[in-house]
Amino acid sequence: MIDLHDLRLDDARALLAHDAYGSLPEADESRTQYLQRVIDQLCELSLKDPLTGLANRRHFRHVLGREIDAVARSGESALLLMMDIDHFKKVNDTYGHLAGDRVLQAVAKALASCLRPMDTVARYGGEEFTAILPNCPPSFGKIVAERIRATVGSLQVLVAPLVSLQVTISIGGAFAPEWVRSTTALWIDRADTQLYRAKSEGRNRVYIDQQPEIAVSAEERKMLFGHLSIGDPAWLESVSTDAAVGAADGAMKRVN
Ligand SMILES: Nc1nc2c(ncn2[C@@H]2O[C@H](COP(=O)(O)OP(=O)(O)OP(=O)(O)O)[C@@H](O)[C@H]2O)c(=O)[nH]1
Repeated sequence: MIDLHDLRLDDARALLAHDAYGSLPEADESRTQYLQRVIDQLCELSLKDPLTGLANRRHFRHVLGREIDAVARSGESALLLMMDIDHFKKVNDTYGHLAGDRVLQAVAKALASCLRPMDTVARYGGEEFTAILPNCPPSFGKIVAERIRATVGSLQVLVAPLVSLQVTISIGGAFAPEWVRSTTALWIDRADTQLYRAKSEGRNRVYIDQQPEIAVSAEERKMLFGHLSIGDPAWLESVSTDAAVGAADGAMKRVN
C-alpha cells in the first residue's frame, strides 16, 4: 500500500509502469500536461482490479449507488448480477495459485465479452464477480445471465503446457425496484441470496429475483416518487418470480 501523501512522481511512474492494462504517458509532453496525464492515469488505476483489469469493488459500489438513484428517478429497470466460479479452491489446490490467476483472468475477459459497454463488470473479491446492467428489460435478465454461464462453461483455460481447464460459474441476479429508493446493500443482498441458491442447488446455474412489483397505482407512484424519491429504504409488497435455469455438475474439469 502506498500512502498518497507520500506519493512521489517516481512512485507514480512505477505504479503506472506496473499496470498491465495501462501505459505510461509520453515523456515528450509539456511538464504540466505530463503531470496531468500521470494524475488521470493514477485515478483510473485506483478504480481497477490489478489482476483482471476489471472495475474493482470500490468502483463497483460507486456505480451501484449511482444506478440505484437513476432507477429511482427514471423507473428504468436495472439488473445486478453476482457471479462466483464453482469449486475454485480446487483449481488452486490442484494446479497452483498461478493457474488460478489465469482462470480468473480468462473468466474476467469472458464476462466483459458478454456485456454491453454501458454495463459495469467488476471483480468483487477472490473468485467472485459482479455486473451492473442499467436499462435492462426484465425479459433480458435471464438471457444475458445464461449467456454468461454458457460462455464461461465453454472456456478452455490453458494453465500449463498441454493442460487446459474448464470451470463453471454460478449466478444470482436481482432487478432494482423501480421508482423506489432502496439501498445498495439490500440490492446486493437480494442478488446474493439468489447466488446462494444457485450454489446450494448444485452450482453452474442461474437464479434471478425479478423486480418487485410495487403495490401502488400508477397515479400514486407519480405522486410519491415522480420527481425525486426521498425517504426510508422501502420494499413494497412484492411478487417475485424466481427461475432456475440450467443444471449441470459444477465441478472443474480438466480437459486434457
Ligand atoms: N489464484 C487465486 N486464488 C484466489 C484469489 N483470491 C481468492 N482466491 C482463492 O479462491 C478460493 C475460494 O474458495 P472457496 O471460497 O472455498 O470457494 P470455491 O472453492 O469456489 O467453492 P464454491 O464457491 O462453494 O463453489 C480460495 O482458495 C482462495 O484462496 C486470487 O486472487 N488468485
